[in-house]
Amino acid sequence: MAPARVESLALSGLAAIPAEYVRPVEERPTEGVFNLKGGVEAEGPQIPVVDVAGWDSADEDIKKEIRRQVAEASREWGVMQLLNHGISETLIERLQAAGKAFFDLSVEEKEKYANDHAAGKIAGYGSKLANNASGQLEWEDYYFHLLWPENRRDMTTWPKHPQEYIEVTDAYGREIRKLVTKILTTLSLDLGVEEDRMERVLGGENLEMQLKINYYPRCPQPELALGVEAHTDISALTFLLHNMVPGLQLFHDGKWVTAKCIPGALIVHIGDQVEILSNGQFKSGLHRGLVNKEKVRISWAVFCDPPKDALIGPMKEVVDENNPPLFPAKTFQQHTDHKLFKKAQAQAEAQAAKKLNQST
Ligand SMILES: Oc1cc(O)c2c(c1)O[C@H](c1ccc(O)c(O)c1)[C@@H](O)[C@H]2O
Ligand SMILES: O=C(O)CCC(=O)C(=O)O
Ligand SMILES: [Fe+2]
Repeated sequence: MAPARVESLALSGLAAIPAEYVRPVEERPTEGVFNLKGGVEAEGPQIPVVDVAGWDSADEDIKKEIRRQVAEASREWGVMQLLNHGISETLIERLQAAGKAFFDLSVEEKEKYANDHAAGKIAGYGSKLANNASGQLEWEDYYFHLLWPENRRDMTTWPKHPQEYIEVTDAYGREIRKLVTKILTTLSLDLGVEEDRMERVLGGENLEMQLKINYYPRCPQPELALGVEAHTDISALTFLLHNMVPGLQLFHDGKWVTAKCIPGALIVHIGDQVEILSNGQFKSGLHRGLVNKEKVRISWAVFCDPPKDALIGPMKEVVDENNPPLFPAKTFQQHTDHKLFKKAQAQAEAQAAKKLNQST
């Protein structure tokens, strides 16, 4: 059975959200939060902002300082906001207009692109399935498709409307692919390994990129729901844009910190694969997405992944007798399966505990 679309629920005008969307008290977005509104004037810690305008500077000191800042953010937060990353404002505006135009279609039109997650076909228009014992759902619909490498794309899974979608999304993907090399080079140099070391392990030309457009409809009870529940990304790196509606939160020093909305910034997450390669020196940050009563939130996540059969473990150069490997080597497929399995298990256990509490 096709899952309910969150957009249809939101448009039905209900005052209270269905029980499957109500989070347990400890997960609710008002608990332990800094800067709930994501305002620029907010006090408290902020996700690091790194200006990379001088990335290709002839001045070695400028390059070293950028490297230091990117590495520090990756070690301490696992996320950063990049300024002057080189992707033009016009391209970003066109990408966002195309994604929005797709989601502006009626749910009925979008259903023509419905994915079939249960059958393993994740590409297309989707919403989370209640595939675990607790039946817990997220307040979002999404569109997901492979963006890179070019020769593995299945264009039948890309939106045909608006007409511009394919051209601008392709152009954005090419720009992101260049930034993947820049970040992986920077991080490799910081670890003292060959500059192309991480990119090679992550598949080089076969490194994959998946695009997920997250669409978070207005929510009548945003204090009870989550758009995306707390997780770390299974990717190596994730690049994120949004429509300037706050909602992304990072878990740092025991509190949730809301990302500031900075015009033109590109958010970069360190994912699990870079954490593993660096033997835990770089952190895959725990994050989640909140929803909003007044505004629809949209974000564009590009997940940069190794091929499914790539074996990823701590690089030999970062391991010695004082720094034993913290992670077993696994193929990317094994990592994904293991994480999904662990999550389902934890949710089943939580549900069993809840039932026990209710019956005693
Ligand atoms: O290839 C990837 C890498 C990732 O890091 C992620 C991904 C795919 O998809 C996740 C996802 C997609 C669709 C859903 O319905 C989800 O609940 C999760 C994403 O969260 C991310 O970790
Ligand atoms: O919408 C956001 O800001 C976060 C989305 C996210 O974490 C994801 O898609 O993995
Ligand atoms: Fe994420």
